[in-house]
Order: sequence, then C-alpha cells, then structure tokens
Amino acid sequence: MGDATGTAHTNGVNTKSKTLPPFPEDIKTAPLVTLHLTKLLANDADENARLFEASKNLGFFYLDMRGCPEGETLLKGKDALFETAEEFHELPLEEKLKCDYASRGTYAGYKGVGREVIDRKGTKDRNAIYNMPKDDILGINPDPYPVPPLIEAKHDLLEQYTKANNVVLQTLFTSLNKSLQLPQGTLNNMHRLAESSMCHVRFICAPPQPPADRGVTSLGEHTDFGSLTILFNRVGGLQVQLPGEEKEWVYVKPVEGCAIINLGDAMVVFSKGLLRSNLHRVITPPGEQANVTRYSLVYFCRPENAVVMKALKGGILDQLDTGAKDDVPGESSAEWMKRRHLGRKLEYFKGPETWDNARGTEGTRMAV
Ligand SMILES: O=C(O)CCC(=O)C(=O)O
Ligand SMILES: [Fe+2]
Repeated sequence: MGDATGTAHTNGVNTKSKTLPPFPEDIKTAPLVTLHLTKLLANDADENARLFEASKNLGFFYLDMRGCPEGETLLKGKDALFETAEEFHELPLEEKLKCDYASRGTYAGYKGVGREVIDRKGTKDRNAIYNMPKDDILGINPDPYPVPPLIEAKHDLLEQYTKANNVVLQTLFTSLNKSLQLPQGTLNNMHRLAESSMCHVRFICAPPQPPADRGVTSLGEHTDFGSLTILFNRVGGLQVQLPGEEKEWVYVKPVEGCAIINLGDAMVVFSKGLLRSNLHRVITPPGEQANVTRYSLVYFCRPENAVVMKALKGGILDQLDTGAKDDVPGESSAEWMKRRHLGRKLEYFKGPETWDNARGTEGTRMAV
C-alpha cells in the first residue's frame, strides 16, 4: 500500500520517482471522444466536424497529441513541468507562502490547502495551487509577481510550454471559427498571445486524504472561467457531470499522450450557449490511486483582457434567437475572470452572496 513505489503496478504511469497505481478498470467513466491534433492541424473536415460536435455535446474531449512535432513538444514540456510541479509543492510552506498574493487581489501565485471555498456554504478546498500568469511568463506584464528561484530557473521551459499550448489553442479556435462560420480569424483575434490576458499555467497538488475523508471533494464543481482549458492528469479524480436529468458524476480517465480539453464560460457566452462549458469537479482519486498525492497541470486560455463577454455576431450564431438583448454592455474579460477568481478565495468570501456573485455560466444553456 502507501505510495506504490517500484514496479508493482505495471499499468500505472511512471513518474520521476515512482510508478503511480493504475486507474481502476471497473468504474464508470465519461464518454469523451478522442480527437487528433495531427488531423486538426491538417484541417481535416471530418475532424473539424467532430470537434464541433464534442464542443456542443459535452464540452470535454481528449486531444491526442502524438504523431506531430507540435503535439510532441507539448508532451515533452508537460513531462518536465510535472517534475517542476512536484518540486515546487515539496518546498517548505513558508517558501510557498512568500508567493501567496491573494491579498493583492490576484489569482497569480500560491494558494495553500483550504484557502478557497468550494460551495455556497463555504466548505474549504483540499488542494494547493500555484498559478503563473502567461503575461508574466512572456514578459508582457510590466510589474510581474515575484517567483521563487525554483520557478525562475524554469523560465524557458514555461515560455516554451506557453507557446506550445498557444499553437494547439489557435488550431482549435481556427476549427471552431470555421464550424460557426464566423468571419475568418474572429476567435483567434480575441486570443492573441502577445496581448494582455489572464491565461495561465497552473500546478495543482492534492494530498491523499485520511481514510474517513475518502470521497471528499478537493476542488468543487465549477465551469472553467475562460475559453479553453488544456489539462493533463496522471491519476483519476476529475469528474464531469453528465448532461441529463440524473446529473450523474463520472470519472474522466487519464489517457497516455492525450490532453483533456474543455470549453469554459467565454465560449458559451460568445456562442449564445450553442457550445457547452460542462460542470466538473475533483474528488478523491479512485481505487489505490487515493493513496498518492495527485498532481495536475493546467493551461487556462482566457480572452484578451479588453474583450467584452457577450455574444458574437455572424455566421450561424445570427440564426440563433435567444431573446437576449444585445445592447447589454457586458463585463470585460478581465472583470469576469477577476470576479470569478476572487469570489471563492477565503480572503474575499463573505457568505452565499459572494458565491452567487462569482458565478459564471453554470447551469445555463442559452441556445437550446
Ligand atoms: O485537476 C484537475 O483534474 C482539474 C482541475 C480543474 O478543473 C481546474 O483547475 O479548473
Ligand atoms: Fe476546471
């Protein structure tokens, strides 16, 4: 038992220091389709159509990164950053607390276990997070947040990883733009790498919970705040709520070579609810995986700060009548992200009203 070091688990994922126990075979998992980056890069018509369907139906899919240099670069960066994530989270708490910037009203930096709430009642989370803004990594922020030496030493890796994610993201935006029949470049031009935005890399670390707390939620149900999320998992724990009356929660199985990609609030707002941003959460990893510390690596893509969060015009969206007024000013992307990030931080949470005010598109399905 314990941390499962050595070769006992032949099906598990190998990490630098250990082999993680395998994801159990006998549990229900979410029916994510697998798309291929190689095909999307080649502008394959069937693959574009499959991406559009996946984005409307569940809003979650696997993207197989293998078989093309763009994807292989991302996978290499991912492996290296999992090691960095482990090294960072293994630092003494006082080192990590030096980069807790919550009191400055930012999502950037370290958040210790229990420093965010996961529901309206104010239940505390069970994971630690380190967020690195894209603008800081690329030197666009004139006043970047200080980082520990360990992270400073990985600057080039973080920069390459950010750029590798951007290649994938732009490919997805190009494909979705085509399917929505929007004027060429509409979505891409709202997500330019060199413009200020709240895109960021995140290292998540969820320690194993005491036996009495197995099954507990470590990251509460939410929709992602931005446009697209590129997530890598090595063990289970992530769950999505299946669309339908039963509101059933099922695990997402990590798949070798594939990222888990999901759409966030911005895509729902832009598309009048045609595209789906699905509820998800993280609970105790299944089976023996409950005994290990769970790390995950996320790249969150958000619209540029100045973009207004409202429905786009053009293409097939013009045929969708939601009855919504289109002269509503709409929050800027920067305001939307800040409101959603801060509303769950312990420093700002004052009760159920704070939670409600920090909501995004959860539960909305505007176009259908
Ligand atoms: O750790 C995971 O698998 C998912 C994390 C997540 O949903 C988030 O950080 O928004
Ligand atoms: Fe999420």
